[in-house]
Amino acid sequence: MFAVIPKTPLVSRTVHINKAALTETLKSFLNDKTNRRCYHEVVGDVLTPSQVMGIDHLRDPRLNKGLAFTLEERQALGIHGLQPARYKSQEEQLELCKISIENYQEPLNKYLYLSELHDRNEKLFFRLLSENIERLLPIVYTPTVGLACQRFGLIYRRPHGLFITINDKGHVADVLRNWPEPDVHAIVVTDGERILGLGDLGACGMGIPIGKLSLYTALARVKPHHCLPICLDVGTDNQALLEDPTYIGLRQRRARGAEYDEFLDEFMAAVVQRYGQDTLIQFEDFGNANAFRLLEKYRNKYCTFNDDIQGTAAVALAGLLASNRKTGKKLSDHKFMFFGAGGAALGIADLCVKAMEREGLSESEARNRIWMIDIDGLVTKDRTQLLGHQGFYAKDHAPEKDFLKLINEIKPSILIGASATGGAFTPEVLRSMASFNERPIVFALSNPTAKAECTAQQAYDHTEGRVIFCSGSPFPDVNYNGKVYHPGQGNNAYIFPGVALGVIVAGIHHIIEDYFIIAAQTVADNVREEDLEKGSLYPPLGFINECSLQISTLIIADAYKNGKATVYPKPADIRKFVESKLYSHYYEESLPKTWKWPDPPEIKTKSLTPKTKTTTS
Ligand SMILES: O=C([O-])CC(=O)C(=O)O
Ligand SMILES: [Mg+2]
Repeated sequence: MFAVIPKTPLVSRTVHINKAALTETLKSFLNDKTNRRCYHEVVGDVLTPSQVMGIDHLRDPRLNKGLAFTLEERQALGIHGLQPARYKSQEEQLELCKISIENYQEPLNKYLYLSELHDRNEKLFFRLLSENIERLLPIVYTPTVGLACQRFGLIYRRPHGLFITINDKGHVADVLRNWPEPDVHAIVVTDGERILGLGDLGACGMGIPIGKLSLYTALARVKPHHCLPICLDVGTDNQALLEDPTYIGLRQRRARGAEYDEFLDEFMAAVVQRYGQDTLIQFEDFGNANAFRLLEKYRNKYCTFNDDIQGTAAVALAGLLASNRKTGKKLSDHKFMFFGAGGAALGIADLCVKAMEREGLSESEARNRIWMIDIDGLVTKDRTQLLGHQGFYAKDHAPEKDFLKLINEIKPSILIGASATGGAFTPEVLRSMASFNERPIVFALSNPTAKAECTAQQAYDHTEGRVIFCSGSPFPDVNYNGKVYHPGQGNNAYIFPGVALGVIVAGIHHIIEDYFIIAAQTVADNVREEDLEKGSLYPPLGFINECSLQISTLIIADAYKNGKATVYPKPADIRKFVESKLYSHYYEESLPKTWKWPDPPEIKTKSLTPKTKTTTS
């Protein structure tokens, strides 16, 4: 709810304050434990705003409201005079932000403007972001966040998270203790080895956990101080970065093997030691080999998931479920081909298998419907090295590297790109898909935009406009044969904020695959006929907040049903319970509700009666 800001005159009026009495009032208010507790709840914060006085109040992004401090607040907080006289509501400030951001042409400059706003005024930043998701998501997130990571050494300003390096091995817990927030519930961690489709960016990958956690708050209203971005700096194998004077990470090659594993083990244990065993740890943009291994190793021991494997899988499944409404088919009626056989592809394949099993296929029947191609060609049984679950999808087939030939031979109805190879879906590949499918389904999921396997326009152009398409990064509207299409963004941002919210609120210890199916089905259920009509398999980005609430509510209901929730008593109305835990990006009153001006001091007036002169004569 919007906090009611007391109406105060815009022009300052002189208020006489008895400083000693004011301090006394505040002190006695804060000393009263009941008040303190109730005020903590009102603010939903670990800070008590009225304890931070003077310029520090303006310098703290969590407390700063810009010119929205009332005269009373300015006086009482000791910031009167530190700001111009004008009072500006949050709405007026938002308008100004929108004008300011449009003044920048370059997306990276817009990113820097928003990052600076985040540093200065947290509530304004999150309200701006939440209310303008369509416009601003491409700036704080894919694709601009990729550019920000590539330039991270140049644009780094202030701490937004923790860098823990391999040299901290043995005292990771000490480094974790330096994070000022005592109440963290969610961590997004990367080791920077596979940042989007951009490869090894080492410590510059920190932009990703920061961006993902901004979406926890903007898209699922998780409280910002419950979130902690972490970069595990284990070195980089990116030679250009090692030689780049602006690089901000450890200048050494990546630690691997036992040294790496021990470091990761120590990190996981240190998180639990400081923040408890139900702290959610989201793995993001790890290299394929580590991503799978670590997920298997930790998923039943910690509260963790891998967004690139499981989040991406769920969003792709959501798109496929929605596409069934266009084709009239079931998932199990399809033949799938994956271009790319890494984490994202295998995650999607595994989840599709689960979904097909629910439609009645056996596991092996479902797996047989899925073909995979990677840099070495078709994934076949005779390969000596198979990564993660690749073995499930390996086929009895002669080695074959020719993508187009394989398409023509296998004739898939669904083609999914998760290869980080921009342009891999050539006009020939797309034309071929359209030659044996009435409605070819093509997902170009690699990020950022330049890594997408084809553009939205190409997908329509080379399939006579019959394609059912989505991409991981946003594309502009498509114009085909006089009709305008608005293809949707099959990005895990539809999934991970809602899953995280549910897990955090119910205190779930282990994140099971079912939650991702719930999330996928929920997103698909929110796709409206008009979205499908416009060529989108997803609800508008502006609906993600509602999707997140629904996803979290359904996950929590499932967790209570299956004994996985640890927060008791079970709430009567789960959705209301979730809503009661959400962050508010509206300004709150900065003074305690019961605060009132102290009574003016008693002034002993001097007698105006002139003293009678005594004349001595
Ligand atoms: O960040 C995104 O846009 C989606 C994602 O997880 C990735 O591409 O690694
Ligand atoms: Mg990712």
